[in-house]
Amino acid sequence: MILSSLLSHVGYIRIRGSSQTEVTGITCDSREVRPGTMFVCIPGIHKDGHEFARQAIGAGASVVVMEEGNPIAKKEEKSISGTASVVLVASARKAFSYLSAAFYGYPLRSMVSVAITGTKGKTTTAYMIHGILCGAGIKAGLIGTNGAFVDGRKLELSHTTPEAHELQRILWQMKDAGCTHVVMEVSSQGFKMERVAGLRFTYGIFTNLSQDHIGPGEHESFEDYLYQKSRLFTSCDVGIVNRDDMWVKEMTARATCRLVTFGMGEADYQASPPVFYKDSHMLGCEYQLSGKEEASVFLPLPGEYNVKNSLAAIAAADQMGISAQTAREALREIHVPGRMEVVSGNNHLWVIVDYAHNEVSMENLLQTLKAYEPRDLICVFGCGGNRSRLRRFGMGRAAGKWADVSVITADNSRYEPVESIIQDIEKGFQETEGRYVVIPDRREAIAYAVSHGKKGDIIAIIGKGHEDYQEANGKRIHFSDREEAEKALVKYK
Ligand SMILES: CC(=O)N[C@H]1[C@@H](OP(=O)(O)OP(=O)(O)OC[C@H]2O[C@@H](n3ccc(=O)[nH]c3=O)[C@H](O)[C@@H]2O)O[C@H](CO)[C@@H](O)[C@@H]1O[C@H](C)C(=O)N[C@@H](C)C(=O)N[C@H](CCC(=O)O)C(=O)O
Ligand SMILES: Nc1ncnc2c1ncn2[C@@H]1O[C@H](COP(=O)(O)OP(=O)(O)OP(=O)(O)O)[C@@H](O)[C@H]1O
Repeated sequence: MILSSLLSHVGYIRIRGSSQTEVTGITCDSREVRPGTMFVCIPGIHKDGHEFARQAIGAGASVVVMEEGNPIAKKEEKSISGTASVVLVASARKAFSYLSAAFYGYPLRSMVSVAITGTKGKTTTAYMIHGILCGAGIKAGLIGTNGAFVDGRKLELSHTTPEAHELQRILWQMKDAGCTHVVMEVSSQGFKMERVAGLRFTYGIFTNLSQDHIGPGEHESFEDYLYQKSRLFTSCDVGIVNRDDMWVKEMTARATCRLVTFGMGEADYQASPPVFYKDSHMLGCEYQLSGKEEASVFLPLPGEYNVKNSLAAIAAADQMGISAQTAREALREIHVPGRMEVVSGNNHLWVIVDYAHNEVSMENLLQTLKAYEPRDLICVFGCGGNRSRLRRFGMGRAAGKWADVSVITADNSRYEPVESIIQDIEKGFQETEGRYVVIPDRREAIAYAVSHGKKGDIIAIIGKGHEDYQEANGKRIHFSDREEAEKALVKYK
């Protein structure tokens, strides 16, 4: 593609060098540059991408995009333009998104899109909508924490919302594969880092908001976290929002889209209090849908929060013209890897793998499981290293409050000693009457819980959900809670 045509719909300040340069790729990482690549210099949190402009040119970059006013750009703009074309822009992050969309031919513009934001429930809701679309015979792609899915193929992602060039490439692949629809999670970082700048979504969903992702390298305050998420409602046509959430007013205060609501109280899509079911392989629930659609809905997933996730999915489906009948049939079969996933219900001992990894989601999860009246609720968990310490106290508190007994173990300790993370969790426990044992090796902790489990117990192994690795001291080794639970069940039950 020729630079001038790439820039024809993208705002820029000036070009130095030829506007007829050929562009064969786009990236913001000098290590990905190949001959002909456009390199966009992003001033980051740790490094300034402008520092890598010369390295990118050395690797064959044909165009370098720099930010007006950046000290390195000021110094090097002229000399660099002797070897590569230089484009000056006001915001490199925004330009990166606009240019990536232009490079891949604006794939989202010809697709029906559903973007989901919120602290919790994004992945579950995305799977539900994707399942409903597939059930309606619609070819749809899915992008989120568990990866991207294009035509039955899984692409691993390093972010919930990929970097702009990766996102646009995936959307282009989806379009090329014949997808007419895409469902994607948009994280608050996705907005803050402008990974979706300039994109317009057909539908935007807000699940809920609570304190999370606040700290160094993420959001400086709750206000910023809320603001970033609220940007969804100035970039979609129809907003589908959880009316029960205490922040819904603030989230939609600047909305420019049409709004529809869902919730347990009065809303466009409303659910009756659910009735809980359990059999030997499933914990589920059933509710009555009312409002814009009426139906009885059965979910093979437990808890009121999954009812809310399903309301969001039904609302999106209905807005897309898919009947509640089709939606409820798809929801009957829904399976979300690592989210309230029942590994086995043998001998009426339920072993569940879940991704709850903060206080709020842990409380929700354990409270939900209590409603199924287990003999004992046993919780196996740890906390990540190099992440907020507050999570550790909070998760300890939640387990101490709701589980009958807990096994504290390792999670992804990253660069921290497992023992000091566990000590923090224990501090949270000490605020409660909760009983616990400490078994730092996660494999042994799971085996211990399963071997001690009795008929009627629920064992919740939480924090890592779908992950197939454990990260410690800079190394990732294969580890799956599901596999370990299955092995322990074979050995002990
Ligand atoms: C906080 C955050 O979002 N950080 C992102 C940000 O990093 P940064 O600003 O620190 O980048 P940097 O390391 O300073 O580098 C600046 C620029 O120099 C470039 N560079 C750097 C080194 C080099 O040799 N060559 C080079 O070109 C980098 O590619 C980058 O463009 O820009 C990087 C590249 O664009 C991202 O990879 C990085 O995500 C980090 C890894 C991350 O972990 N992000 C998490 C918090 C995240 O995004 N999570 C959300 C889910 C959480 C939520 O719900 O909000 C997600 O969507 O996954
Ligand atoms: N609507 C909800 N409200 C509160 N908690 C929820 C909700 N849906 C799911 N959860 C809990 O949060 C965990 C993560 O769910 P899910 O992956 O669907 O959310 P997410 O928004 O994608 O999360 P994350 O940002 O952590 O990846 C689940 O394992 C469950 O314990």
